[in-house]
Amino acid sequence: METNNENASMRASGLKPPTKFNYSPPKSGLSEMSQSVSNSRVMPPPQYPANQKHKISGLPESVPKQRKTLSDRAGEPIHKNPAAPPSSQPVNGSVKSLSRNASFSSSTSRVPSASSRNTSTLSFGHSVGPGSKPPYTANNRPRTAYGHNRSASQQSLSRPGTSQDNYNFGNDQDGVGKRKEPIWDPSRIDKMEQDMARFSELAQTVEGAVTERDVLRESIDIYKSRINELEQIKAQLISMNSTLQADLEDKKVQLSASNKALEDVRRTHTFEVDDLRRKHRNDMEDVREQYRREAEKRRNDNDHEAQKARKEFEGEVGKLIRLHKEELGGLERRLKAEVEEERSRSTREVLEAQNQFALKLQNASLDLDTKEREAQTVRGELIHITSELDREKSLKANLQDKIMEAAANNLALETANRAMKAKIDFLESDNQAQSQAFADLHRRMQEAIETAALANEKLRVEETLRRKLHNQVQELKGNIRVFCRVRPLLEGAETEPAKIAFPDADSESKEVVVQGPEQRSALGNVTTATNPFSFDRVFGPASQNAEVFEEISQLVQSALDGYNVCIFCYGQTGSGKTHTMSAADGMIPRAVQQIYAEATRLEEKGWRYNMAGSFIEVYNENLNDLLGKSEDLDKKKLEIRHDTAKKQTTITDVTTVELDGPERVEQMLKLASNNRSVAATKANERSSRSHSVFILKLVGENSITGERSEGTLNLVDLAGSERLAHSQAQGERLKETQNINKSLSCLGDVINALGSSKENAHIPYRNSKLTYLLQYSLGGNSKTLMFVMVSPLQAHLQETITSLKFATKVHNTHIGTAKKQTKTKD
Ligand SMILES: Nc1ncnc2c1ncn2[C@@H]1O[C@H](COP(=O)(O)OP(=O)(O)OP(=O)(O)O)[C@@H](O)[C@H]1O
Repeated sequence: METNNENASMRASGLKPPTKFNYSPPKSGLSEMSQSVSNSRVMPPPQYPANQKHKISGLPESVPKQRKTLSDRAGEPIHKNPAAPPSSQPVNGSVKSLSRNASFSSSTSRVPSASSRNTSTLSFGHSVGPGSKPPYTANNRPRTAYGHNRSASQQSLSRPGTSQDNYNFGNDQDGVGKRKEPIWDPSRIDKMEQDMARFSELAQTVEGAVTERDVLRESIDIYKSRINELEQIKAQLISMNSTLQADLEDKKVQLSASNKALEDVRRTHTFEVDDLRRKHRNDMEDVREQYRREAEKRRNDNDHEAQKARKEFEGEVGKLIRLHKEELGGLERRLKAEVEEERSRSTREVLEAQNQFALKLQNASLDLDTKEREAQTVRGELIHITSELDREKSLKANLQDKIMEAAANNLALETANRAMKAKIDFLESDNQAQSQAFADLHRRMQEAIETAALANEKLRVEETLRRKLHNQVQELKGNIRVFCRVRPLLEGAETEPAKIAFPDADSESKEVVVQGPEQRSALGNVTTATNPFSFDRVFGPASQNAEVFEEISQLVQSALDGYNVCIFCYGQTGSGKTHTMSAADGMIPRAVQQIYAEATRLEEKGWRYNMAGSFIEVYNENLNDLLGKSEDLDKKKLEIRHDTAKKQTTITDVTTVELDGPERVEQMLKLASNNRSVAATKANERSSRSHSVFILKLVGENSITGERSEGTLNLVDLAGSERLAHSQAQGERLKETQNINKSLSCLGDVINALGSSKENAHIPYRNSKLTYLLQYSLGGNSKTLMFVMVSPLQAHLQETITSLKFATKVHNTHIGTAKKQTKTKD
């Protein structure tokens, strides 16, 4: 009600009603209490120390929010006492001064209880601190919560009636300085005393609250220091974390670097291992080959050595035994003679001595008899005779000594004789041991020879088996095979290459893809066709002749085994035919070397080979002997003869060179090249306009098994295959080109006919000199390999595609199984 009145009065004055209690805490005295009071009214935000402006997360909610306000606490005992004013009753900041001066704030009248309103309306003026009073003017002076001015003298509006009105404290009602005497009501005094007691109680509560606030402040300080510590730890942890993060990053970088290095090392290692493996494989093969040769050589050497040693040893031993026997015989004879002589001499001496003694004894006894008879008569002579007897006795003793000596001599001689005999016996027994050792040696040698013979026999069987298996493999591969070889660009001379790809170069090497020429459609679109080709083997520009020969060496072996083999190079001029066939390391020299080495190896298995070579040129449908005289070229007529029964071809008047060593082929190739260069202004010009056929006849005989084989190896370098329209030839050149085209197309026809499934189909061998010459080397009983040579130049693209198409046709041809030309001796 009072508030309503106040509001009404404010409206009447035209001033705004207060929205907030304006409170200035006193500078001394109960400042904390003032704060609590103001807390209870307006709930200001919690006060933090200046250095702690913001709430620190993680700490409990601010104490002021949780705890009860002082006014609440102050109100607690009042609640206990029903007569006490309500707990929410605000207390003016200067309670202590009020208790001294009995001065009560008019604001107490806001307490809604009627009784309290009555008690609180004692107006002793506003007890704000002396320093806190601002210089208010009549108009701007802030109002109290009740909206009236503090100075009653300036108050123009009538104050609402309160209980104060019942007391007269000298209000300006009746003029200044004139105060009526108060009318003392003893019950009111009691009431005041009760209020005073309540106030002192309140002051105690406030003091308790102050103590509690101090405790709380301390705990706040502890919390603050703890927060500071935690902040420091947090800062340390953050810096440690950032260090660890940096370390982690470094480690990651190091780890990725080491991973990369490890990967590089692993890759390098893999490459090295691959290289080493490849090298090792090559080395192993070399070593194996070397070992095989070495072993064979050793075996041969050992056999020779053993035979030689055995003969020498037998001779030596025989000689020694003979000498020894002779020596022994001589020694024995000499010994026997000596012994005999000695024995007869001593016997003679003993007999002589005995005879003498017997004679002398006889004489002496005769003399003794005579003397004894005469003793009686001649005593004088007795002493003489006795002395004579004594002398004879001593002589006898001497003679006996001599006999003893002779006997001892005889004994010594007999001992010597026995020793000699023992020596002879020993020598004779030694001779026996030697004979025994020799017999052992001989037996072991015989065993070794038998083992070697067995091994040789086994080898021969294995060789036969190898031939059989080898040829089975060859037959399985097909009797006409096509290889493709793309030569490299000639450095410095050639610049525009065609687009040729080798998609499976790392695996099977059977594919070659040629990008065709550009073609413009009616709509003007430019396209290029991709031409893929597939053959038995494709050699790229980096391939070497050695690698190419490795692939054909088995065919060359077949020629040694008695097959007819034909290897020919097809391709346009300059595509690399001559380089492949006749270069110093080309197929012809390598084939001859292989055949020679193989023939030598087979010698120990009983094979003897006769190898004869001839070199033919087919030029303008005429045959020329490239090993003959150069002046005979194009003049001397050579004829082809076929022995249909033996299926053999001979050429009349052709030069045949016995190949007694691999170096012979070099001379043959040189001679052929010289003859061609004499016949043409440029050797390669002639070579590109004619076909050349290197024919090697191989006739082998096995003296052990009685086998015989006849094979022929034909290595053909065809003339350039360029088309007539493309070459734009005229005159002599036109004729040459026509002949070349004819023979090449005949070759195609022959292969085609051979591949046709018709039995006994006509094969047009006779249609060209070349096919006629190769009749028995192309077809049923032969093995054929065609090289299609490819130029890498864009300018030759059209010819390249034509050649590859022709080769594809040949590749798709299946020719019947080859037959070995083997005969057995009757
Ligand atoms: N594989 C190769 N590696 C390096 N050079 C090669 C190769 N093949 C061919 N050549 C070179 O290419 C050139 C032409 O080769 P080559 O004379 O063999 O061709 P060709 O087909 O026999 O020609 P022609 O029909 O005129 O006889 C030669 O200089 C030769 O040395």
